[in-house]
Formats: sequence, C-alpha cells, structure tokens
Amino acid sequence: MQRTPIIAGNWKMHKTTEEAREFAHAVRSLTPKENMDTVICAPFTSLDALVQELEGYPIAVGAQNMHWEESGAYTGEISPGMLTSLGVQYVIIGHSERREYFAETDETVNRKAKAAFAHGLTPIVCVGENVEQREGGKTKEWVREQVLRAVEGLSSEQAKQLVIAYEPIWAIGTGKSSSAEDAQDVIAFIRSTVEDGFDAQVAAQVRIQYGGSVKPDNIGTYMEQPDIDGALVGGASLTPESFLKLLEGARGGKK
Ligand SMILES: O=C[C@H](O)COP(=O)(O)O
Repeated sequence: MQRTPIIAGNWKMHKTTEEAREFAHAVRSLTPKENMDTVICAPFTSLDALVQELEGYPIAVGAQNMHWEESGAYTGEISPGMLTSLGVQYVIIGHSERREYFAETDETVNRKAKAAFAHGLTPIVCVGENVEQREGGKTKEWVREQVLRAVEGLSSEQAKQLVIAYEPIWAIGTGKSSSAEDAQDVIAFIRSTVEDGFDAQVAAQVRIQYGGSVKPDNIGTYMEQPDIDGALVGGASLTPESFLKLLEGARGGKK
C-alpha cells in the first residue's frame, strides 16, 4: 500500500498575520508538488491570510484546534464550519500541549475528530507518552488507549483518511528526538492498533506521522521507516529556509 507522505508544520503560538504572509511568499513557489502533502497549521488569526496567499500552490492550511459544536455559547472557541468557510483543510486535534494546558481529554479528542470529518476537515490526531510512561515501559499501553478512544465511532471510510501524529512528549521542543527505530516500533504498533479497531485495509491506509524535534537533518531517517508517513514539525517549520529543507529531506527519505 502506497501512502502519500504528509509533512505538516505546526507553528504553535508564533507569527503575526503579516509574518505569516511573508512566510507564504517565501515558500509557495519553491514547494515540491509531487507525491507529498504539505500543510501549515497556523494560529487562527493567520488562517485566512495563508489560505489566500497559498491558493493555487501545493501547501494546504490547517488549524491547531477547534470546538466540536457548530455554534453556541462557547466564548473564545472556533467551530469546524468557521474553519472550512475560510478554506482550511486540516486541523490538529489533541496536541499534548492542548491536553496538558487546556484540559483536552480523549473524549473531547474523539468529539473533535468526528466533527472534523462531518465538516470535511482532515484531523491530525496527536498521541504520545510522557517521560514517566516511557521509562515505566507503558508507552504502548498508553498510546493504544489514546488511539482507540480517538477513533471510537468513526466509520472505516473516515478512519482511512485520518492522520495520526505520534509525538512522545519528552521529545517535543527538547532536541531529544526519538530514534527512527523506536519511532518506527511505536508507529507500527499504532498501525496494528488501528487494525484492531477497524481492519487491515484501514490500517494500511491510515497515515501516521512522527513528531518531536524533527529537523532538516534527521527527517530523512524517519521517512525511511516503512510505517512512518511523515512528520509533524514545530520549531523547524518556523522559517522558510528550514521548512523548505525539511521538505527536501523528507523527499530524500521516501523514494
Ligand atoms: O506539533 C509539533 C510538535 O509538538 C513537535 O514540536 P518540535 O518539532 O518543536 O519538537
């Protein structure tokens, strides 16, 4: 099964709208078109500008969160329909920073994943263990639970289109990336978990990224792994130079 690799930048809480426009100008015509999905997940305030600046170029735009309801008394929240009306195509759901600082739970992740599909958005669902869980040998047990709770109630057709990002929390923003072999091991396990939740066909199609201190000089080693279909990248996605080098490095790893 040939899966299209997907590289997504997650800008987190970085860049004004003007800075986002400048970035888009710098990268749009240089981004490789063939056989790779490229996404920038930006703060809400830059989404509209990015969609406009990147129209006709091979870079899709994603949000970093959303609410699951269509509308209502949820001060400060953004609905799925608000995102699609801008032309946003992806949404990160359940990033560990949202789970840690903003009370995101497996239940809200599941609601958001369903809402994303109901609106034609592709969810990038994040899972991953913390350092205590890793050291206690609990990584697989933990991510299995996160994955199964996230996909509960999705149809097989939806699950096939899902993107899962495996991001060990201890590797995020620390410079301590997981080895490519360790990441492959957990990601193959996540794929078998999807098979348990659905079937082998769904598991063969779901795309699973690695995230956590991915840089231009190590992305190729992840992309060489059979079950790793891309990366969710924070810090190294913030400058046009580094972002373009990531894409180059990713292409080199997936021949
Ligand atoms: O969403 C991205 C991850 O949190 C990874 O961030 P990082 O590449 O800065 O380690």
